Amino acid sequence: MRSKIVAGNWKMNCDLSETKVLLEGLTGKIKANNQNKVVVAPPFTNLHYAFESLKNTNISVAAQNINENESGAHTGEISAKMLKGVGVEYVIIGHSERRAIYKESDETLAAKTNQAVKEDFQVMFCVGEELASRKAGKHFDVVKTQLEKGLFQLSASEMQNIIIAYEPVWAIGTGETASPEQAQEMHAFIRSLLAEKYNNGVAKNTSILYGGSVKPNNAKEIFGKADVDGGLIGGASLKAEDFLAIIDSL
Ligand SMILES: O=C[C@H](O)COP(=O)(O)O
Repeated sequence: MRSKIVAGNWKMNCDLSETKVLLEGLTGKIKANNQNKVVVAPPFTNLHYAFESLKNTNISVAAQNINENESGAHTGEISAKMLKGVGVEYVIIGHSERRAIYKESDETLAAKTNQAVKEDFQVMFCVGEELASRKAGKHFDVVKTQLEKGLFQLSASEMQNIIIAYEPVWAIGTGETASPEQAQEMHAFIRSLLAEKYNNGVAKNTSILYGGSVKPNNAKEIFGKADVDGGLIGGASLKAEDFLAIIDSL
């Protein structure tokens, strides 16, 4: 079901002691009347701690990655069952850093998505174009291909487990945000693809988040757009005060 969501992707930041401090800064601070979903994605080593310390709060825990296999000889990898066992409900798949630095292909991302959906995680599936593609006017094509190859193998009913995050690569960690209009334009395009591939129900019920240099001073304007259902926040999720201000902007 479409919801308003603010998710914090901590990336490779925060050891256990820093995780404790950051979570203490969030716990009990979200206004009681706030109906939006709040998710944090600490590194793997702190997922269990995060789940235990957030148990009686309205903050859920996400993993930043998942392996597409059930178990076995995959040194250094983490399975769906392991994540389930420590209370993880959400998984980020296809972040541009995984695509670019760790060379995760569309096929791998499709397999990861299938595995995560099979295990009933909520998947935050990331898409987004690089600057060269935006400059060449190819951004819609890039996002369409990413969705077609990594996500659209799912059935309409499986799409209930999917949240899409549009993160233009040129806006990630750069301080340069897509304008609210650019975000809205892409989100509306993604929704039109969902309607075309599936049906209007899927299009209407899928949450689409924006990510890329969202800060307390620009969140409200971006979140104010009709097809923007919240944000996937990197840098600003590492400071409790900033993350809370962004949650309040939704
Ligand atoms: O997953 C989050 C995005 O990569 C955005 O990161 P950022 O807010 O630091 O630009």
